Amino acid sequence: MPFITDIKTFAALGSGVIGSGWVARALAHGLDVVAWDPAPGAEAALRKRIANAWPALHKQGLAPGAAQERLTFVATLEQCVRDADFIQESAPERLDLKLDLHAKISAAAKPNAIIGSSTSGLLPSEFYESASHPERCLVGHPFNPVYLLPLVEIVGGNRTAPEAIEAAKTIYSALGMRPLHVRKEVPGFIADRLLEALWREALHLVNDGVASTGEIDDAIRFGAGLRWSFMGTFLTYTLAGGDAGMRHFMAQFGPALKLPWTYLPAPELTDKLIDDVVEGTAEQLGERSIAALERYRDDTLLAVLEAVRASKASHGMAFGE
Ligand SMILES: NC(=O)C1=CN([C@@H]2O[C@H](COP(=O)(O)OP(=O)(O)OC[C@H]3O[C@@H](n4cnc5c(N)ncnc54)[C@H](O)[C@@H]3O)[C@@H](O)[C@H]2O)C=CC1
Ligand SMILES: C[N+](C)(C)CC(=O)CC(=O)[O-]
Repeated sequence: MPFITDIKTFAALGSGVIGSGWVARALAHGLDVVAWDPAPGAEAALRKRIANAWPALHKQGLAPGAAQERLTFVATLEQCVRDADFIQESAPERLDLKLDLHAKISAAAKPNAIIGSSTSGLLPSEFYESASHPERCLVGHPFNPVYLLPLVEIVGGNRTAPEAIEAAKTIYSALGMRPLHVRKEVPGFIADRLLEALWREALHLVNDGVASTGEIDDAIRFGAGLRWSFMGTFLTYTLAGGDAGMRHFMAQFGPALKLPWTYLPAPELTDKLIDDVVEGTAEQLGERSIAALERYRDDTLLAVLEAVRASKASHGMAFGE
């Protein structure tokens, strides 16, 4: 039986930060969405998050028929998945919880519906161990805000069918995303390995009293962060080598890799470090609410995405290149 790739009904399990982002993306693409989350008050919180995201989605362009009213919130996991053409799980990042949850989801779902997990770095071979029809089970790791950022890392486990990876690429692309198949199943996949290295060093800088959280964020957003939106580290450093390119760059800056610039182990999360980070970021937030900052982030992201799209087009490149 072929995997379902023509999606009409999208099931979302877990409707926190990431689950609600998936719901918003699926609704904006004109799908019917069924959601379930066991927390009290989850439905109201989900609808509030979607309403906060909707102006940005509206600016970006809604698919015909897209409407917040096409979300149904149900009372059980089984009701959520039984008629779904595609399922995305975004429950808390705990192996025991995901193992149990995926055994139940896969038993209740159509056997040929692809099941994706939003996990940031757990291994699919482990948390899909008790799943029914594990050949359709995989990771679809998104980035926050899920309704605007295109990247989704697709990771298969040791029993995932190659056809399921292809089906997931089709489904996520139809949702306006840029799938990246992570060919080896490794913890943290590709992007979170990179993000974690940056995050670890940022925490060390705070811990060592080198810089405040705001100063570290400035070091990112006025420098490398701007170029990262359209050019990755490898190509950027090729240009940094001048006309001689990457070989010259490696010769010039390679030795610095051996200097003690960075720490490999993470710092101890002492109460003082946690307080410093929380107080530093509270100062950065100022009087603004999280929802207001999300709308600022969304508008700015839309502007960046549009600028990148237009610039690429003027150089004869597609957005996904
Ligand atoms: N927050 C982030 O930046 C990102 C998180 N992720 C991944 O997404 C997943 C969800 O993370 P968040 O949305 O950040 O967490 P969250 O804490 O915002 O939301 C988790 C939701 O799951 C619900 N939940 C609790 N038990 C459940 C169960 N048994 N079944 C279904 N739902 C249940 C909770 O009530 C809550 O609403 C995790 O696997 C995480 O690693 C992926 C990309 C980015
Ligand atoms: C912090 N995090 C590991 C949950 C981050 C992600 O998984 C991706 C993101 O959105 O930065």
